[in-house]
Amino acid sequence: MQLNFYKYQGTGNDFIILDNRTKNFTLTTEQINFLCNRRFGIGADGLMLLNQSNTYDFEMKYYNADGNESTMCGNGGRCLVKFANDIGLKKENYHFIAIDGPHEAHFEKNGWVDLQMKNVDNIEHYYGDFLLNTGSPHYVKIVTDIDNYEVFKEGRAIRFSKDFEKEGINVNFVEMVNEDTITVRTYERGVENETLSCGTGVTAAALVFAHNDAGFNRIEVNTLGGKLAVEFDKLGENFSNIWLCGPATFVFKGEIEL
Ligand SMILES: N[C@@H](CCC[C@H](N)C(=O)O)C(=O)O
Repeated sequence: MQLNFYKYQGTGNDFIILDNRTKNFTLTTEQINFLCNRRFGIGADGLMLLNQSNTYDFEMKYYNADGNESTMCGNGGRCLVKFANDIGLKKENYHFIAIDGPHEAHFEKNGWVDLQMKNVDNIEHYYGDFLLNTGSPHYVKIVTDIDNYEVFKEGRAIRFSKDFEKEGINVNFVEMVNEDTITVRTYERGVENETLSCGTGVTAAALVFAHNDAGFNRIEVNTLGGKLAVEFDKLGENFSNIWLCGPATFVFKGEIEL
């Protein structure tokens, strides 16, 4: 079977996208894992289907590079909005449905895609670190000298530790640059490696670094793949109106034999 695909990236978090509005792709775990393989396939951190929806502009279905369907992907959602726009689905405000519920998105004047993330009402404290769900489950650990931090080794140890081994977790290491800026590096579940950026992870880290007890926050975030920003309102432990903002870029398209 010949498969037409598109490749997009958001701050270096890269994705294969398939336009599934008229077709009905039923790819196996092995096929998705092959497509995402950087040596034998196309290469990507994940694969997304843009599906038809009767009630939303489209439906987002997300698979990790290991071939398994997973929970929400923030950078993926932003790339899928850019893809929808590129294939002619033009909207001022996009509304799409994903595994964690409905999402809104729009383009900024500079081309950045801003994606609304689900509300968060609980940050759990875990042996001095933090656990929260921003559409996907995240572990946040504050570190120093992040450039030299052993993200793969330490992230993998936490991800496969007793409490998280079964469901898996994404592990984010965060260093504060100043009151409004943090640097984040993430070990991603399902890729089982450090990626250049993780949108739901960056969002989780920004919420942990909120600096107002009540009110609007904007946190700038450095990742290995570029800059993102997270905006949100905080009221006690409740975070709402959360927006993940950043670039989303078409890389190439092609066809591959399956
Ligand atoms: N890269 C993502 C997160 C993708 C899902 C994650 N690997 C998981 O399984 O939880 C993002 O940008 O949010």
